[in-house]
Amino acid sequence: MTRADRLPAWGELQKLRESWSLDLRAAFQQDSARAQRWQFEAAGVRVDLSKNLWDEAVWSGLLRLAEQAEVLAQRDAMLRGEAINNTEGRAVLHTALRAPAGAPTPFNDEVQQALERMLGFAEQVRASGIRDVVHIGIGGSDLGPAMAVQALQADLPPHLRLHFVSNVDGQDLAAVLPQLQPQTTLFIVASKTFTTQETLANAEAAKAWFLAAGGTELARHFAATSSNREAAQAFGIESVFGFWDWVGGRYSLWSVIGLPLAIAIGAERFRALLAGAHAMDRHFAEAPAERNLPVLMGLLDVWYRNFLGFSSRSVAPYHQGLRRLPAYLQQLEMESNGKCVDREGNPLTFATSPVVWGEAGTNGQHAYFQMLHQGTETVPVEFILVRQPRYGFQPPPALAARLADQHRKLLANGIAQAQALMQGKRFDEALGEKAPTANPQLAADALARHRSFPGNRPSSLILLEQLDAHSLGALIALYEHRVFVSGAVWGINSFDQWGVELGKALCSQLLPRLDSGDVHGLDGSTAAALRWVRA
Ligand SMILES: O=P(O)(O)OC[C@H]1O[C@H](O)[C@H](O)[C@@H](O)[C@@H]1O
Repeated sequence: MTRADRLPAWGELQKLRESWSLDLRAAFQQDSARAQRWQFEAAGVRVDLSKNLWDEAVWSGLLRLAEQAEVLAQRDAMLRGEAINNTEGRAVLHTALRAPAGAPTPFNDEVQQALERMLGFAEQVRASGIRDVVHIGIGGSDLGPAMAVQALQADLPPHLRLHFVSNVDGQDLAAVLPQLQPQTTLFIVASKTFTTQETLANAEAAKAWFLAAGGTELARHFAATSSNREAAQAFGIESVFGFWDWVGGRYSLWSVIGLPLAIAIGAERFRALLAGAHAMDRHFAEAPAERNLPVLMGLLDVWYRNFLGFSSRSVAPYHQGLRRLPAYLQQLEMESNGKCVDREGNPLTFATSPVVWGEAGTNGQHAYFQMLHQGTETVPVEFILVRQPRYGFQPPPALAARLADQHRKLLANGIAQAQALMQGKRFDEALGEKAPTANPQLAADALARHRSFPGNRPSSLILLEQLDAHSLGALIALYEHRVFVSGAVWGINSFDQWGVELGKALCSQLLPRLDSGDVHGLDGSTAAALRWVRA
């Protein structure tokens, strides 16, 4: 396939870039329909893309780029189950996990059987004497369920506590163990490969604690979710929930890796999560490119990364339950698209994955938003707003009024930040303002320069009616497909992650040196760090 930067549309976009001078404030003044023009809806997720630095010419150039890069044909190949993960020779079928029973999607029977078994077990656990569920996993075997359990906290039954342990740092597990009783705890060891150092270390430690604390019937208190059944059984776990190599780790929330979430929210809501994702899958599969939300967002990402040169994107979910979403999206996007060669292994001459980062609003406003407003770089921001809060209990009237007021403040903050980023503040406006806390010795024009905002900074608004299992499923699927789209334009394999291997290999070579003290052949810095550890 022709490399993206050799496609005619790439050249057209470059030309547009050269004479690029869109001012969002003016664009809204000149075109009263701008907001409406760039509003989209899919599977209950509304997205306002109008405060982004693009116009009709860029938009149609990007659509031509998608066509020439055969993005939709690549999408269809994924959905059909072709081995698009070419470096591992695997299909990429997380969409098949959310298809309903009887759908004409690959592996539908196997998927439904595994789902039934997993949901049946989840319901059993919910009805048993288990009070604490400790999920041990890392990366794709942690971030999805950990993020989703927080997001859907309002749906958790009061008698259950969910804990997520991922770090090889024993302090992670040690913080959880003292809260547990062995006979009322279920440990779930989640690892696609069942070879991951951190997970196996934590699982061994959990087993040792369980036995030392007088736990009996280990088989009833340990379960595993893995595509390596033999290794999980060799570890001593009888209840193993298997899945397939065509489910990528960072796309595995929908598989049995979602078990802790299913225990937390129950079978019916877990099915709603799948249904929400499936609704977004259908939109992605069926909507024409010019109204296809993941296509448009993925193309906008390409415009920002390759033509406007923005190297990062910030995600600001104005919902406390979504505070782990930025971490989840970091793996989704940066592990998928952080590549420097194309599918055939040819070096790329253009940029790929941006840095994705963020924090729940309003907290981020009081930390890094300064840089977003007045820093020297433009960082597109994605605001996620949820119209109706859910607290998981019925607040008494006096509290309900307070909480409703706080929710209005939350939403107003999110909308105002997007407005401020775009609007900015001119020098003359700042000059005309009083600033009671400013240093009176400072010249007025110098102060006004400190207090001016360039504005014209882009953002998107993602609006959900409420955050429930269905809308969360749709939201996550939207992100998955959007990452697919930019990866497809760039011609990279978004489904491998060779970049995590080297550090793992070097770690296993260094470990024995911590005992032996042998620094032979190491660079000076590595040797010094090793000596420091041993001192
Ligand atoms: O599920 P596991 O096999 O334990 O893998 C856990 C994680 O570790 C790896 O290093 C990869 O970077 C991730 O993609 C993966 O999700």
